[in-house]
Amino acid sequence: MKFVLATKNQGKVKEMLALLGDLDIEMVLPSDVGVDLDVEETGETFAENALLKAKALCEATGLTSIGDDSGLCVDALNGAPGVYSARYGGEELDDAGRYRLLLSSMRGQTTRQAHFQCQIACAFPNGDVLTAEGRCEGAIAFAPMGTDGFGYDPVFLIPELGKTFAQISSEEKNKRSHRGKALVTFAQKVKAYLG
Ligand SMILES: O=c1nc[nH]c2c1ncn2[C@H]1C[C@H](O)[C@@H](COP(=O)(O)OP(=O)(O)OP(=O)(O)O)O1
Ligand SMILES: [Mg+2]
Repeated sequence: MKFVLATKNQGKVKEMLALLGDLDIEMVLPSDVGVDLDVEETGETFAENALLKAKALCEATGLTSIGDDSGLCVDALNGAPGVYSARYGGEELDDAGRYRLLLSSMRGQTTRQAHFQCQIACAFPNGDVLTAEGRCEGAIAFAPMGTDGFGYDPVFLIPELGKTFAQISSEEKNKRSHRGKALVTFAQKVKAYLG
């Protein structure tokens, strides 16, 4: 069975391929099937946006589609940037611009607690939907550290390791991360669904 990954984020693609690699499914990208779609993320929750992405790509490709909506929720910022993580600071910022803005908005703040949240939604052409979620606790570093990963990884600290997500291997990140947890649960649901 062929699944399309309903994302334009290459960092997510890499992690999804690694974490779903044991499933007996073929995974392709929208570009592999000649589709280039910008899905408007109009939902107010990760769950709504994950489903919007999965349904849009399912409709456009006719294939079962897996969407991921995720973000970083910072306690001292009342959960921001949350669902707006990719749009934090406006369209013109890149990943580094966004995490630098986050660091400056946390300047002088001693409460550094934060978590990543990931919601997965999978839409089947027959209308069926599978969902899964994952969460990873951590803290906002005082300065960026490391060069691996993507997005906010250089400023997301795992306190017990004393390292950010950008300082650990992708295998280690996948074991601990919000996406890793969500995709492990999701993989079990897909196996059960496909029988
Ligand atoms: O493991 C992660 N490590 C670092 N940063 C992360 C992670 N997971 C999500 N993030 C950040 C990236 C982006 O700023 C936002 C997700 O936004 P989100 O709309 O779900 O993804 P996106 O726009 O990058 O790609 P797409 O919508 O095509 O799947 O949270
Ligand atoms: Mg997005």
